[in-house]
Amino acid sequence: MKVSIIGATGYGGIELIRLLQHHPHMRVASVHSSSQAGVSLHDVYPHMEERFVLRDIRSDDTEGELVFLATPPGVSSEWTPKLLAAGHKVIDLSGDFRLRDGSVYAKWYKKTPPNEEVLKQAVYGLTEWNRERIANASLIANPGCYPTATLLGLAPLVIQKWIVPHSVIVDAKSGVSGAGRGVSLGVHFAEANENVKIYKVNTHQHIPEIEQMLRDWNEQMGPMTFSTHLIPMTRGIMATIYAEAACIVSLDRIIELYKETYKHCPFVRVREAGSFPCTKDVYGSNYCDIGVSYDERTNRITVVSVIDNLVKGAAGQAVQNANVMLGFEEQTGLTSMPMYP
Ligand SMILES: NC(=O)C1=CN([C@@H]2O[C@H](COP(=O)(O)OP(=O)(O)OC[C@H]3O[C@@H](n4cnc5c(N)ncnc54)[C@H](OP(=O)(O)O)[C@@H]3O)[C@@H](O)[C@H]2O)C=CC1
Ligand SMILES: CC(=O)N[C@@H](CCC(=O)OP(=O)(O)O)C(=O)O
Repeated sequence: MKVSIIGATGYGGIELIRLLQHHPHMRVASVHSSSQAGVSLHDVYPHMEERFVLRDIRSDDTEGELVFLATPPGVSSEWTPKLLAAGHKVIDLSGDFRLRDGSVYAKWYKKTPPNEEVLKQAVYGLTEWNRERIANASLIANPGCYPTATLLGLAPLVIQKWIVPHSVIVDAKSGVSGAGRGVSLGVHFAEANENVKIYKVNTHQHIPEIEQMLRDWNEQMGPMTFSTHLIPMTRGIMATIYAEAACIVSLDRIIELYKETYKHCPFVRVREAGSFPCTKDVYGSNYCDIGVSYDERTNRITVVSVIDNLVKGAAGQAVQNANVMLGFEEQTGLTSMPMYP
């Protein structure tokens, strides 16, 4: 199966190429750029093969039956209708099609929302929770990196109604590749190195995306507090989640619930009591590792969820969704172990 990548010069784009290199059923047939058509990707990234020559973005020149859009917000709302009309399937890595209500998108992304009819076709691609709809979709909205870690960490407790709906606090940290390749003051070496910064306090665009899914699982779920921090590392997200227990629980029961919930999810690994994952445990891989604790003194549950933002948080989950959408084994091309150390 031929696939195309639009936004191939970005971090999400080259991660897709890396992951698809050994995929037995998908081949990258064309790569597209809005600014460097005619240039070899090898000239942009010397570590890449020479065979990838960037083309313009045109719906009639994307060779792949499936097109991945790894572009900034606002771009895929323009291209997706044209690609769908030309008969392509689309997986969008940006936030354009994740929020069902266009006015919510306009508020949090400060951009014009996509066409309503096209938006209705989009299926939210948190693979573990939407396999059936993904299998029948033509347009997948690949989740954001923070929402992937947060939602996989919260799902069992929210669905079972084991936590007080308004008590959720998420404290999340990301490496700088989460901000993409574009240079900006915030990710400048001298600003990010040996520093930890909180950013987008109570205004992060992933807040409505997370709350939308939490309410789908349990309509009583209310707003949550969500804080994001930039950490001086390249890849990785850790979401530390706190919530008040709504019923009498024990740590053993909570871990049993997580293991049971994710027993058919090859990329979600649940730790035993007392063990917590760190970002290096998933580096370069499609895993989401989860550790849980329960504090009887405060009646609070703590969940720690880690992913590689460029893999499970972006390109890896996109390939996982493509596998489900195209009828391949979900793990195909994604089974490599994390890189350690
Ligand atoms: N980085 C991450 O960890 C994650 C990113 N995402 C989302 O995935 C998308 C891609 O992210 P990422 O790869 O990190 O970003 P990058 O900034 O690294 O790359 C984005 C690419 O988009 C292309 N682009 C820029 N403007 C336009 C335009 N107007 N029209 C068409 N293409 C354009 C650029 O390539 P060119 O100039 O060659 O066209 C650029 O290389 C974003 O929406 C991001 O929010 C989602 C989850 C995690
Ligand atoms: C470290 C860092 O800056 N991360 C980015 C993640 C962006 C992202 O994934 O944005 P979309 O919603 O468009 O997908 C952020 O926090 O905004």
